[in-house]
Amino acid sequence: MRVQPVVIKVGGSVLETLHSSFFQDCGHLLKKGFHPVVVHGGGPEISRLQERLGLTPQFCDGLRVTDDQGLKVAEMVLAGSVNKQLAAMFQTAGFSALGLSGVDGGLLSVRQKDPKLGWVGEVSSVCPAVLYDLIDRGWIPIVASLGMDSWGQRYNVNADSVAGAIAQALSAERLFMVTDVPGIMKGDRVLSQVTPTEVQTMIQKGIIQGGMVPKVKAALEAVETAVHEVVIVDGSASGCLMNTGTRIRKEVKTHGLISHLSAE
Ligand SMILES: Nc1ncnc2c1ncn2[C@@H]1O[C@H](COP(=O)(O)OP(=O)(O)O)[C@@H](O)[C@H]1O
Ligand SMILES: CC(=O)N[C@@H](CCC(=O)OP(=O)(O)O)C(=O)O
Repeated sequence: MRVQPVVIKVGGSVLETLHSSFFQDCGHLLKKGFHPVVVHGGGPEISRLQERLGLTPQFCDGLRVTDDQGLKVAEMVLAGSVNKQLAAMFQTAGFSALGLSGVDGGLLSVRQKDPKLGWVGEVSSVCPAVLYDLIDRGWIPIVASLGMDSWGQRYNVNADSVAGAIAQALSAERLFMVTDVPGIMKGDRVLSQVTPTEVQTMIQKGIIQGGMVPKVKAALEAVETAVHEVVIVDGSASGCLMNTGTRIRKEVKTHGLISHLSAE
């Protein structure tokens, strides 16, 4: 029987402070029959390199406006330094990890999201066979959030949306969003569980903003399909893949009442 894929998105915000227990947690998941597929970002590092090169990072609705030079920098950071850093960390922790980007093997087919954003893509389809081939051979795929259209143009893609699309394509049991906060915060309180309706309200009220918006939007899309739950966790905390953070699950309506789908 094939193992169950679990998608783990590692945000650029937490790369430098990732807790060493993160890798033990990945080991526990593997032992339980859940195979990690890692997707990573690297937003802060792209901005740092742009600034060192005299370029000014520019965002529109949380997405980086990406011209020719911006795309080169995004590729250098995402498919280069960050992807290799994470692959090396997994290898050092004793795993067989293989770094690739969404361009490689035709993993991510994308289209231009909006001409005013430049080379920013949105995922139109995922080729899961690339990931299944790696999983079946025991590799942990480490995926950089880049993609390509049918004419061979490469694009910079938001890593949260890539993680959501891959989790959907693999019908992953769970999608972890590993970031630099303990979950969705309301004031100084961490919400342990939220419904898609509550998430929409919090976006409208501005309680959820900035980098948390693409995360929850990707989460909502994922739980609407085959993904059982999305969990937002703090990667700098011990045991982050074990029972902490904010869970987002699909809600079901029963006689006018909304309750969480629970498969546990
Ligand atoms: N309600 C909220 N709860 C938690 N974090 C929030 C909320 N609203 C906005 N944020 C911001 O979202 C950030 C995480 O998104 P981002 O910086 O893009 O991280 P990553 O690089 O991990 O994708 C947090 O550091 C926080 O500043
Ligand atoms: C189009 C777009 O905005 N792409 C992102 C890709 C990296 C990313 O998503 O990194 P985080 O997960 O650290 O936010 C960017 O250029 O920052």
